[in-house]
Amino acid sequence: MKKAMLIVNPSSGKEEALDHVEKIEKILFDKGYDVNVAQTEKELDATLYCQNACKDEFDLVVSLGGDGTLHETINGMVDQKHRPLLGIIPLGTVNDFARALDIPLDVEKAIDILKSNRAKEVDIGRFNDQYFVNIVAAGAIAEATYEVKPQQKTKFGPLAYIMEGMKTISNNSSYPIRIEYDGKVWEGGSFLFLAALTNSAGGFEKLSPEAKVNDGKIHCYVVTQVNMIRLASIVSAILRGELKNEKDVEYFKADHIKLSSEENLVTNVDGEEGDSLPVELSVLPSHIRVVVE
Ligand SMILES: Nc1ncnc2c1ncn2[C@@H]1O[C@H](COP(=O)(O)OP(=O)(O)OP(=O)(O)O)[C@@H](O)[C@H]1O
Repeated sequence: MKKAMLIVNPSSGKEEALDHVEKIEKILFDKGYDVNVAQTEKELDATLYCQNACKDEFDLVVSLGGDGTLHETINGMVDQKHRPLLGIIPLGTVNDFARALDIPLDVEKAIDILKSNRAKEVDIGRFNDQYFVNIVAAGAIAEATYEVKPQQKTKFGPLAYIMEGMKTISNNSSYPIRIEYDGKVWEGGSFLFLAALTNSAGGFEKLSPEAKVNDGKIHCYVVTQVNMIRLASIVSAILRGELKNEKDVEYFKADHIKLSSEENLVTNVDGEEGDSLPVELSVLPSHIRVVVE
């Protein structure tokens, strides 16, 4: 019999993950799986459970949670020799990775996808000694995203990030950064640096439309400066999916990036606090397989 592990975070989003376990168990049982249910209690449990599933050669791991749980689950499989197929049930408040893979945000519809026999290969990003699936951001606005409270995200969605970000515009300007990428160098002032593997971050589905989940590239956007007047134009460009064409935005794609600054700049990695600069990013092309419609 094939083996599946459900990694369930009961605290994600509206705290409904456990309500869906029985239905998923039945679907997978009908597909010939023996199902283990592993409930997370704290940070990094999902990583540990997924590592065990890889070592025990499970065929499928399903993450029931938000982007945090998914990020931890994927971090548990990236380094492993045997990497199970990944199923995603989006139960968080934002669910960027599900958006990028066209997995419905409607839970019942997402569960039905587990009946599918289709899988898509997906790139994984390496960020120093950890991994990311959506985006790395660096700059004051990245720091501001830590200030966004779960209640704000639920109430305002992606707008919550803009509201926090606007505060940083009144507080400071840009920082000097140096980007070494694929043998080239870009140096200059940056208000915000983004390195995207997928189109969606912070719930903005058109933030980086150039980034396809398995194109083997990191798509970089440097917003060199911004002020209150330019902000409306940049936000509008983000909503239209045209950030790269905006004045004061540099765009390039690369396989390998070294990012540094004379200033102490923090990063945000898939929505969580990451290492301060300098950092190194690269791509593991088509490294995992995800169940899709
Ligand atoms: N039983 C638990 N109680 C509280 N926190 C938990 C538990 N299990 C895991 N966690 C932690 O909760 C974090 C957040 O989970 P997750 O991202 O899935 O939900 P969310 O924050 O509601 O969603 P989103 O990231 O979309 O806002 C995980 O990164 C994990 O470290």
